[in-house]
Amino acid sequence: MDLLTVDIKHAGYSDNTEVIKNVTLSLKPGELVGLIGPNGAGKSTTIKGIMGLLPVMDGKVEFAGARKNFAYIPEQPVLYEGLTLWEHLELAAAAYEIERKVFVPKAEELLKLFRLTEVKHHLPGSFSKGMQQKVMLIVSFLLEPSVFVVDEPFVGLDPRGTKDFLAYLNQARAKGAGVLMCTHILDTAERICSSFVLMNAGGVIARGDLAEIREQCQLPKGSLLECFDKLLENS
Ligand SMILES: Nc1ncnc2c1ncn2[C@@H]1O[C@H](COP(=O)(O)OP(=O)(O)OP(=O)(O)O)[C@@H](O)[C@H]1O
Repeated sequence: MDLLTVDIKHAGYSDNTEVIKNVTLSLKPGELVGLIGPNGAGKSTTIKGIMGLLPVMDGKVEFAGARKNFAYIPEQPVLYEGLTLWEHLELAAAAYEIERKVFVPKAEELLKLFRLTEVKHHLPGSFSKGMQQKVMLIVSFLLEPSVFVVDEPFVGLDPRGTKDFLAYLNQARAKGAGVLMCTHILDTAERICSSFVLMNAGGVIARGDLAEIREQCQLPKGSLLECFDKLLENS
């Protein structure tokens, strides 16, 4: 069973410009699919299409189960100015009807994991970018979605934050969640993703696990970066 199936025929921001075309992908429980490609390839546009945020969209996006089973973690944190970190978590719990006796211990555990317990009553507006990103991660983990859509998580996080984030994400995958992740950090992507969708100029130019990608570009021992370079040269 697929948690998410995407079949975008074409989509964009206005009627006369087509930004992405023929983008298909699917996500199964436990999978971590890396959406990769150079600047301007159409990765964020694809993510916006999946979330129903594009003005022009011809295609289909299907989530298994309820809509609330899906968490989007944007690259730029989106926070409410007047709310403390703890109030952000309370708001998420209320919006998603998480019982208090489930919410409180889970929120405390996540704050501890991401080392934000001491600042839980502070306003996230005063936090560093990485700390703000951690607030977004905590909110999404709190919701226990079956699909995570994550946009470039590695740029703001410090190495320990990255490690903790990936460990927690793997726990969620072990419980059956699927992850679609957009990133430019290809050595990390190579290590953690179960498969890849490589985009260029608005379309998909290669897909599969590393072995399949290597076969497609005929670099049997190539790194993801080397394969990516060769596929881009030939596309
Ligand atoms: N809001 C917008 N309105 C019009 N065109 C846009 C908008 N956002 C992006 N585009 C265009 O869509 C194309 C794809 O951009 P997109 O942001 O999807 O690329 P990306 O692969 O996510 O790139 P990056 O790695 O730089 O984030 C680009 O040509 C860009 O100029």
